[in-house]
Amino acid sequence: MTGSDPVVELRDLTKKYGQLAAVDGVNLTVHRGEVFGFLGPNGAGKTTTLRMLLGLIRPTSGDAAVLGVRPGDPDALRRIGSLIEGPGFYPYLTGRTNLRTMARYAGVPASNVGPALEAVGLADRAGDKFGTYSLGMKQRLGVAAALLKDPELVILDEPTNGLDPQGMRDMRELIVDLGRQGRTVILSSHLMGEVQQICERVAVIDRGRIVREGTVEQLRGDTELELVATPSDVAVATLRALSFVDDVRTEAGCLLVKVGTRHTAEITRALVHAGVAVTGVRRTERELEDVFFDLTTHEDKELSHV
Ligand SMILES: Nc1ncnc2c1ncn2[C@@H]1O[C@H](COP(=O)(O)OP(=O)(O)OP(=O)(O)O)[C@@H](O)[C@H]1O
Repeated sequence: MTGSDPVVELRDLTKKYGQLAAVDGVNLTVHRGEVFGFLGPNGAGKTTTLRMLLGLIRPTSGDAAVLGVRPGDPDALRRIGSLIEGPGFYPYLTGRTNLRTMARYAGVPASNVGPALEAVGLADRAGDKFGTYSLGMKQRLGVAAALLKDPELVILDEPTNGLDPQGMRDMRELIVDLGRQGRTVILSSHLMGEVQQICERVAVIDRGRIVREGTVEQLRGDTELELVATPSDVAVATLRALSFVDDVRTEAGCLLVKVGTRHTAEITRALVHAGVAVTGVRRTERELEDVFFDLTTHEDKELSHV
């Protein structure tokens, strides 16, 4: 399903609020048919990026193309469904009437309401007042509203926020279904574990910048190598000299090297070449949550991206 047909293309996209670069030179491509995870901690710039995609706010600089045209293009907007700021539903109207009202405003046929309710699993409760819905049901009605236009591209900003585990699970299944239906989905979240279960590819944004992009496997590929090597001082110096080695630590007589798996052979070769005896090599897979944490945790000694 995933092809090279780009649905979203961002080039050096930047949004400044005064001195603060909320989004800072973001380059990103989302392909047709993918369920793409946009990950980042609170305040990282996810919502600002998504709002630019929808033409709700203007970038300070850079380019964005969505469905081949500039954000906010009315023809493209007809093919995009989004849940960004929770839609304003009327508590005293039923789920179905709320959607019918929205459909009328959006110029969408009322016949789209039934399938949207079905898609989110709310058909049975569509006759109940919105005010009586659980938070999970409210969120699902929000997604149903995003589906009213039968969109090619669905943009969901933190759709599981505030949901209990069952609600989160329902939402995850719903998003996977959207992907199966051939829609392109962009899902923003600050929960790595969640995105990892749903998305093929993810980008991690932190302080306005994309700090990592790739498949879940590629991100996981940031493993640690555990080496037993002597003399260890030569080993450490050799490893530190390698451009692709980020970090070398010593723990209980072992050297721990944070590095992409593809470099394992190169590392052992360099060590042997330096006259180091390597008597043990072990790879430790890191939890994706840890990878995310490493990428987005920083001591705030350095100046932020202002
Ligand atoms: N209208 C605005 N005026 C000034 N600053 C803003 C505005 N909108 C966003 N920001 C700032 O830009 C930064 C990025 O915010 P944004 O809402 O895009 O982050 P986010 O990743 O969506 O975070 P969250 O998960 O908390 O929603 C934050 O520092 C925020 O305070």
